Amino acid sequence: MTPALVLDGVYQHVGGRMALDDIRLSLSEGAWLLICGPNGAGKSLLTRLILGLDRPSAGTIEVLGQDLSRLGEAAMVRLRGDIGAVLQRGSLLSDYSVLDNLLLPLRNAPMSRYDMARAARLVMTLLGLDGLENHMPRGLSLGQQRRVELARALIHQPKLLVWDGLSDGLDPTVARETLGVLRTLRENRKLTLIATDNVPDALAGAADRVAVMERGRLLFEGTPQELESAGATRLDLRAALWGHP
Ligand SMILES: Nc1ncnc2c1ncn2[C@@H]1O[C@H](COP(=O)(O)OP(=O)(O)OP(=O)(O)O)[C@@H](O)[C@H]1O
Repeated sequence: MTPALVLDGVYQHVGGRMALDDIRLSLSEGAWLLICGPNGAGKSLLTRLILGLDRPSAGTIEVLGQDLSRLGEAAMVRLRGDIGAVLQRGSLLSDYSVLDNLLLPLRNAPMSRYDMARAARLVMTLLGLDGLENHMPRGLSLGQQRRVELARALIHQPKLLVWDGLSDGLDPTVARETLGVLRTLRENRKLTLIATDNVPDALAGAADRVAVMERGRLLFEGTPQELESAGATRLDLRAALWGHP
């Protein structure tokens, strides 16, 4: 089976220093990976590389079987059609209604207006957003805005969802419910998920793999159970995740 993600010796220089330092990771198709670590660990930089929004200073990144460094513009656009992205909060266009925000990823899709509206209704129902299509983002709660961002990332039925800032703007109950929704997509469509968060609490039980980063380095990669046992003896992991050994 083709892995959904392979990172091999990935480095990123930012502002004269090494912000990502020799990151190596591999994730199977359909698996869920949680990347966690404190503020400034490099999680967002890494998600931007995985999405092809930035290029690494060195190393190889393969996403859904494609080496990003070898993709031309057209191939990159095709690959993006298989990826949904939720980046850090506040990405909704404030002058667009919820529905128009949701339809953005479909603007060049060969679909009728009827099919687009149907796709929008499906994701709105899935994420508990029914009745909000004509609302403007500023009239929504933070949690609703976050769910619209997630619905927009899912409207084109991606194979891979990259979600930077998992519990950002979602209270723990809504975060759990939302993950429950994603789990059905995982069962039905083999959705691969790469999510980031500061601590592993929200997703650890649902993730197959957990990676812990600190200051651009990968401190740990393994199953949630392995993280739990490693945390018992590794002070560096506990300090990175909870700020104290
Ligand atoms: N455009 C930039 N210019 C300079 N430094 C940057 C830039 N983007 C990120 N950095 C630095 O790179 C490091 C990693 O930042 P990044 O945003 O990836 O961390 P993070 O783990 O996502 O943190 P958070 O949990 O706060 O989102 C930080 O030290 C940050 O200050």
